[in-house]
Amino acid sequence: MQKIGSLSRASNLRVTVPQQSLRRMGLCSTGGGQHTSPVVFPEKRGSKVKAPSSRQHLNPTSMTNDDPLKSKTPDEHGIDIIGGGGDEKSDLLGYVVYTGKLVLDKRKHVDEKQSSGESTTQEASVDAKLTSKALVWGSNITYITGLRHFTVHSYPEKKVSCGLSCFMKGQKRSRKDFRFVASSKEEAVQWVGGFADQQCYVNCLPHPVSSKKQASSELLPIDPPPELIFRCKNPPRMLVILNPRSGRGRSSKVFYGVVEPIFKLAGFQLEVVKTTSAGHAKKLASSVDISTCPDGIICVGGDGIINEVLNGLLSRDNQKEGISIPIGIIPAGSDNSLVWTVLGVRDPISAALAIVKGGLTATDVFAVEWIQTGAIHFGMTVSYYGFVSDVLELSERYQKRFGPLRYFVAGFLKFICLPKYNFELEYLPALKEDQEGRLSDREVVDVSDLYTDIMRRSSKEGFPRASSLSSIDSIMTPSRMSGGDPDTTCSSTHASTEPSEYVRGIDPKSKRLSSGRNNVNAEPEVIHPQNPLSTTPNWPRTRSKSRNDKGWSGLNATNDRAWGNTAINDKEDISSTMSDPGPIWDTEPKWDTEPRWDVENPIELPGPSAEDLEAGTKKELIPRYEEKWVLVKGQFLGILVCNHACRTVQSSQVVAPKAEHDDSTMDLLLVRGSGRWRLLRFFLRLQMGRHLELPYVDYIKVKSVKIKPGKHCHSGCGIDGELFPLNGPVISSLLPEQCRLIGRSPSHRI
Ligand SMILES: Nc1ncnc2c1ncn2[C@@H]1O[C@H](COP(=O)(O)OP(=O)(O)OP(=O)(O)O)[C@@H](O)[C@H]1O
Repeated sequence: MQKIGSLSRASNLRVTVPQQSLRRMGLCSTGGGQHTSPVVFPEKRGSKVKAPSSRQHLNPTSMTNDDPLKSKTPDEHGIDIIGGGGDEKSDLLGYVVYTGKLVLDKRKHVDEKQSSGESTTQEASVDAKLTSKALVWGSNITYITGLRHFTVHSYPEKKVSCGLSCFMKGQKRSRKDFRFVASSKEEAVQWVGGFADQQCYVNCLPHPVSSKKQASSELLPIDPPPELIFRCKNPPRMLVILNPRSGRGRSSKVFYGVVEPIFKLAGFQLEVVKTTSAGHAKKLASSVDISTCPDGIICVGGDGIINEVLNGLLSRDNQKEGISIPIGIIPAGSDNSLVWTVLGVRDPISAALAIVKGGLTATDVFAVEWIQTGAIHFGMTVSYYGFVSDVLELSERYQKRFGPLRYFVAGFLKFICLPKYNFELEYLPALKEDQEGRLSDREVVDVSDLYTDIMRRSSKEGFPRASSLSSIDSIMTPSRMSGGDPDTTCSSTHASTEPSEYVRGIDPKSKRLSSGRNNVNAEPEVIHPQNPLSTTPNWPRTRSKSRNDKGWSGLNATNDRAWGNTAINDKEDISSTMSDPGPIWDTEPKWDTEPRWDVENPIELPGPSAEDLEAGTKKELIPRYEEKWVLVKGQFLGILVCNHACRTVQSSQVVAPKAEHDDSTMDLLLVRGSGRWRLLRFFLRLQMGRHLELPYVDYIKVKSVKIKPGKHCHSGCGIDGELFPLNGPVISSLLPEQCRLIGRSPSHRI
């Protein structure tokens, strides 16, 4: 038996390497390394087993999409420990943690007689090595000694042939256990300790199928209880919010059948709450004692339940605390666009494994504010107006009768009686610098400066102070603060007295004049009635609701403190976030450290800097976006404001192909005009991914959008599948990277 490098330890007592030092050594630097299955059960068994004689390539890749053993010899078999697999492809399996002999016990049942004592018979064992990335075992070797078992639980992807894979939606995973036999108790402890060093969860409880005689305590040749020896991590504690209605009522079965066992094997401590009605999840998220679920909230359901949780967290008195709570997603709803688009998983097992592996993915959040009432609703996927929101509303009527088919039925009926939708919208195109994470060379004052100015004047001059987050939006919608409709507010040219004019460019005419552009686009309607074919509108959605069962409200004044206190210049914040390769906390192991994201990554929104307030300095406000707001009005079949690409699980359609969940911009999709033929063409092209080529479809990256429904225009606003009445102008703004999803996006896994 060899002991390798700095991880060598006493022969009979493993010394757990502190996580900090592991991190320094780079053990946790690859995707999911900090908290990874396979889960290991050390268990006492002595038996006569046969070594794997097959020379076939087992390839039980645990939690990776890649072939893990490209670098292994044909004799070898292996289990990946860390997902990602990039290194495997380049013939690197990480550094060796431990090497020795093992026997793979292939028997399904081990009788008690065999398992109770130590075997002294000659066993066929193989060379095995545990590296920082894989457990690999290979060529046969004879080995004589007593034996001890431990089991490695893995979740390999089911392999399908190339031909078949074209027809399969995604590779499914299923659990596969490997029972290994070490040559002695001491060596079994060494092996298991090696896994613990890799931050695998070590379950020291007796194996569920073992008898009392095989209690794990007998395994250990040392005095302290096993929990102390294999103290590799603190068990994550999370709240699970399960919508039992999601996915046609199958979510409970999915959770208890395949997801909960994975979490249990990984040692998670979960409190599961089933929602009893719409709004329950929001209430839970807004009021839960965060100390009871410090590691996050897991949503089991569709995009709708996630949206509720997001809004619940953001409506907490302490919003910073709320936002610091990461959200895990188990897709079990009708559509799960967010987790599929951002994390690249669409089946519950892969999603559970992504959560077990840990890591966080920062995601932008958008806020839709009703300018007249100040009500705000947050989202992470898409807000939409026009045909699709009408379909959502209509589908509510058919919920009982048609179940999940209601969207199709409502879509068909709406298509037949297609109304015209009139909107006036203004959008602030994202600058190239914004998209690339660089600030413009031009000396300009950002919206945060305007906020500073507004706040300073509000305290001095009794300027009505809006709630903190509202204030950010109020920067863009300050007319609300002065109580007027934005379109009737008279314009001003000085930001320090009327900042609203600067930020929002409310007077379209003067804006057009100043920008030298005529962006007003009132396109005449073109109607080409066609037979409605069976194209199902399949924009990201989860559910429609009646317009009056919504309990949303604007953020109240108590939120002022949470946001206002941040007091950090947004310009600095955004630029630094965007130029970084990734959030700094995302590179750190998560589960063993206290999640102090609120300290390490303060929630930073535009606000007055402390120095500015103290010094009372007054900046010359040169609004950065003064001349860049664009006004468009006319008829639109649809307006979509996407926060990410909006892939749908059911089909290959990608609504906003250029959108990224963390690019600090929203992607505005305008389907101009009216009429069934246009609509039909749009949906057909959408299925083929060619909808952006249509001459009446505009695609713009924006920072902010204000949408005002036209007179007599019956329209609602859908946000992540939730429907709200659009009874006045709304403005969508972006809060960069203000939500953390548990799991790593595919781009961060390699
Ligand atoms: N117990 C419950 N009973 C009824 N509705 C609920 C319940 N719990 C949550 N909801 C509501 O159901 C909505 C949809 O949930 P979710 O997105 O999780 O499932 P879904 O299967 O994707 O939905 P759908 O198929 O209805 O679009 C949520 O917005 C939430 O308000």
